Amino acid sequence: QLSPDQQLVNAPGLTCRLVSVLPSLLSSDCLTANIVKSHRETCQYRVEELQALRWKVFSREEVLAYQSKSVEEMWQRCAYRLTDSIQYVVEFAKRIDGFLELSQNDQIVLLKGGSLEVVLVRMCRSFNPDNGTVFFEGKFGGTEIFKSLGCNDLIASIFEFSQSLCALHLSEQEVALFTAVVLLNPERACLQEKEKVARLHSHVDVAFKNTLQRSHRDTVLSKLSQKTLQLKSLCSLHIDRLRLFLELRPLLAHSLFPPLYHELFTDGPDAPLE
Ligand SMILES: CCS(=O)(=O)c1ccc([C@@H](NC(=O)Cc2ccccc2)C(=O)Nc2ccc(C(O)(C(F)(F)F)C(F)(F)F)cc2)cc1
Repeated sequence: QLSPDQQLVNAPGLTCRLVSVLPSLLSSDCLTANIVKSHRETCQYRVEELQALRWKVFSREEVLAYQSKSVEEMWQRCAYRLTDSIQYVVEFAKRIDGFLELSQNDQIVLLKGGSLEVVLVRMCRSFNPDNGTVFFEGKFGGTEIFKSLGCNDLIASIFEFSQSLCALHLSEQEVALFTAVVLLNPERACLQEKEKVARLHSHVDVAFKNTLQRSHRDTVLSKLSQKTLQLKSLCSLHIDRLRLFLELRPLLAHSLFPPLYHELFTDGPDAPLE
């Protein structure tokens, strides 16, 4: 009876296969570690913090106060919050190995197309599925606090999406890898070096699949590909509503929203992200 390492030595085929596959496993582990670290450093609130705040729910009076705010004021508050979260997503992207090696144009195209998608995926960490509330301006509130926005269908879809994403019980590592896959989408229009983005995307995809397989979470993969489709329609609905709002109030637009919000969500003259 041969000892395990003697068996290994006697199985050169296996050993050379391991050696040949090892570099990609190592490089995909390095990429996984880099993405998880980048997520941890740029995720705004840690999950533990958000969960510890779940008991802080808006009172009846606070809900009424939100509902009596003007459409403009509520849009401004949401725009500021989203722009804040998007800044962290920009920082997340910049820390992913390979992202800064892409052309400036492609970095902007990927962020224009994917930053809101990443924010909405990340937002599910601040969603409490037990009572359908989300962390907003310091406390947890349901869809009713966004009533004066005048987009109940958009808000309802965002909450449903968060609810369904919570049901997958994604770990922080899975959120990190999934948001990197969402961001590095080679199908975004107007990419200059599509091939280069596709290579980076496939490396992240392989790293994500390896991680899921090792933790026996393969079933999550098929569910997440459906989520990506929902995410796409949710973001285009969100951007359409924003455009509608801005078109009706052209003067307000430039004073109301932070500049980054404009660069990302309106087809105005493209200024490079700072
Ligand atoms: C996304 C990364 S994370 O999960 O770490 C994370 C979650 C929640 C917030 C939350 N932070 C604040 O409130 C800041 C704060 C705190 C205290 C006083 C004043 C201010 C926050 O921004 N929520 C929040 C919910 C919902 C929205 C919608 O716009 C959307 F569409 F995104 F869901 C809305 F439509 F539901 F409003 C937009 C924003 C920030 C980060």
